[in-house]
Amino acid sequence: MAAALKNNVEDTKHAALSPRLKGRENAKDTLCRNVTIYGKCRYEDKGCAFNHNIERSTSESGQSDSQSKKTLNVDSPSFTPSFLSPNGANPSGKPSAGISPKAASAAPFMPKAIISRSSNATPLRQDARTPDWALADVQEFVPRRAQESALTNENEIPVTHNFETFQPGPAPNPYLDHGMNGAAFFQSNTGFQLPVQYHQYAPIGHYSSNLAPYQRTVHDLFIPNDLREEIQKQLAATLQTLPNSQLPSHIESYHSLVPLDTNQKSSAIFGGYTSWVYKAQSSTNGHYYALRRIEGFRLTNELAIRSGQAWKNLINASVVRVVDIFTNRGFGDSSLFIVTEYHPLSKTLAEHHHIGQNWQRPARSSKDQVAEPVLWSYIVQIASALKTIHSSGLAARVLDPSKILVTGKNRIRLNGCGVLDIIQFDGNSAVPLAQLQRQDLVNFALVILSVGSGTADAGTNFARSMDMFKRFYKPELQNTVVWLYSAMQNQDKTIEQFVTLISNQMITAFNAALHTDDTLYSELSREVENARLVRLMAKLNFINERPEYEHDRAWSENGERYYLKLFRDYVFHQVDAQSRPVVDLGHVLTCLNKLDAGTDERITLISRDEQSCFIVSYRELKKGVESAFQDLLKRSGPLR
Ligand SMILES: Nc1ncnc2c1ncn2[C@@H]1O[C@H](COP(=O)(O)OP(=O)(O)OP(=O)(O)O)[C@@H](O)[C@H]1O
Repeated sequence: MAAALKNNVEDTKHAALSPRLKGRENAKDTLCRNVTIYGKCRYEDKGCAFNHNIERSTSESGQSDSQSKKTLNVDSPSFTPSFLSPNGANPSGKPSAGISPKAASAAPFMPKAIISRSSNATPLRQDARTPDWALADVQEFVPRRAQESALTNENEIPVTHNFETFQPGPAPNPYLDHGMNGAAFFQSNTGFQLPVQYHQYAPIGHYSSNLAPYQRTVHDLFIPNDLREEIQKQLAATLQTLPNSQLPSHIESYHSLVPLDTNQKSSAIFGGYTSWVYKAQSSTNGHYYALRRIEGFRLTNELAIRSGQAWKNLINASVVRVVDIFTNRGFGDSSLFIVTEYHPLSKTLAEHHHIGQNWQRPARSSKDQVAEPVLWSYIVQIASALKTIHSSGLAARVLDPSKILVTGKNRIRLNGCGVLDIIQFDGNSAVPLAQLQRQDLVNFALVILSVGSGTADAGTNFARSMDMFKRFYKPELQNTVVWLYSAMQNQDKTIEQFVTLISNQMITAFNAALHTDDTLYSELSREVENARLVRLMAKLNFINERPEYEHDRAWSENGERYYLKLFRDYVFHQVDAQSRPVVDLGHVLTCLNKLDAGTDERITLISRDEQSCFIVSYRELKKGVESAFQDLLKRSGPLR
């Protein structure tokens, strides 16, 4: 059986080589395509090796027809002629046809042969001469010397007569090719667009570890543990529910309320109103939101709600986005609800830095101190938020460590904005906007002072807090706080001026943000590969060990599925010389990657009783997996 399979591989290889040889030998019997298209070939006397005699060609075509149909040639469906100069435009400067945009956005090629063959798969014991897997045969053709047929006439299509199968080796790496057009195609040197090879894998992004290969652990292959743990905790918090809760079952379209703060307190920040925050799920779109309830608020003027609506349009990475505002009696009283985006497991800046909790602990030592770069990062983020808010004709008004959320490492967002616009709506007698905006700058200074000195009452004890602050931070930071704090005295101070003053720090923060972005992107690229392999493993497990098809010849141990089962053993159930299980994740990943790529590498699969032995290539295994999976789909109905 193994020999049959081996011969089969040899035969198909030979079959794949022969069209190339024949194509070259028979050039003089093949009608030149320039003659077909233009009636004449301008290279006829300049060495074009093809036939320019229509009659001769016609008389001979009958005889060679059957052959040409068998081999792959210019009439093969996937061939697209290259009109092109390398940049994709023809010499006239007009856009070239190339692959049409429609074709370029087409789904990746899926060989029909596999699907149609799968239902009547033949057991390998009967000399199963399965045609070689279709991907390489049908689709991937490039002209061998496309560059030789340089264009001299803008109306003439260069015709390249020699074709050979696309060899993945020397082809340009699609991931490095800057001419990539869309996600699925890239422009090769020859002007052809070829589908990206989805199975290719290369670690992208920076790699800073100095570990030797033997020191690398399996964790190197996956998203870092702490990041995964953080994300998992956030997901768990998002999905958390409160069974038997006394809370209303829903508020408008929001249900499954879970309180996010537990201590009842009336905050001076919201004009003496008590505020509560709940996590809730929207029945409209299934997303999770934070609902801030202002208890006992009675709406006396419709315009008040409208004044808060402007916040719905305010988008800044450092502001918690307002989604909806309404009043509701679901809690048995009249309450105002401000719905915002939900940031799982976030804490307030006051909670995060234990501001005002010094009664529990000794006065801040330099060890507890918030590092200066972190403070600068906060300053840059708050400045960015205020710039957007002020230029939208609004003022934050609520700017306090107890209302700024820490949503990630050194990532903060202003929260509670817009609430005062509604509950302190004053109509015509409102405080001028410019004054509110200057107050924002003063509050900004107090936030930084509070965080830096660890005191909650920096506003009432400015001098004392400043003294502590000076002990830990450099003059540049001290001056920044003083500049902001004096905004009330100097009517000209604006957030725009402030932003120009801290431009150096903004560059530093921007650079750090780009580094974070790069790191996360690089982590993401690893997970993309994992997702691919998980899908492949799922396919393998769908196929293997199906007792319900035990007596079905197509699924029997003698059939094609048999070597897939042995492959499963080869990947996962290897034992060493002492019959101890080999647990080698590297081996599993390598095998699965090769399977996904369908490489020509052959492996030896031996049955557990050591009575059967197969020599089979990954290419054939891949074909077997696809065929079995498609068969399974047909039997099981649509994929869920
Ligand atoms: N959008 C949100 N997403 C996730 N959690 C939030 C959100 N808004 C608030 N929280 C959480 O809800 C809790 C209460 O928030 P709140 O703004 O009421 O702060 P607080 O410390 O209770 O302030 P106060 O003393 O003024 O009531 C905080 O722990 C905060 O992290």
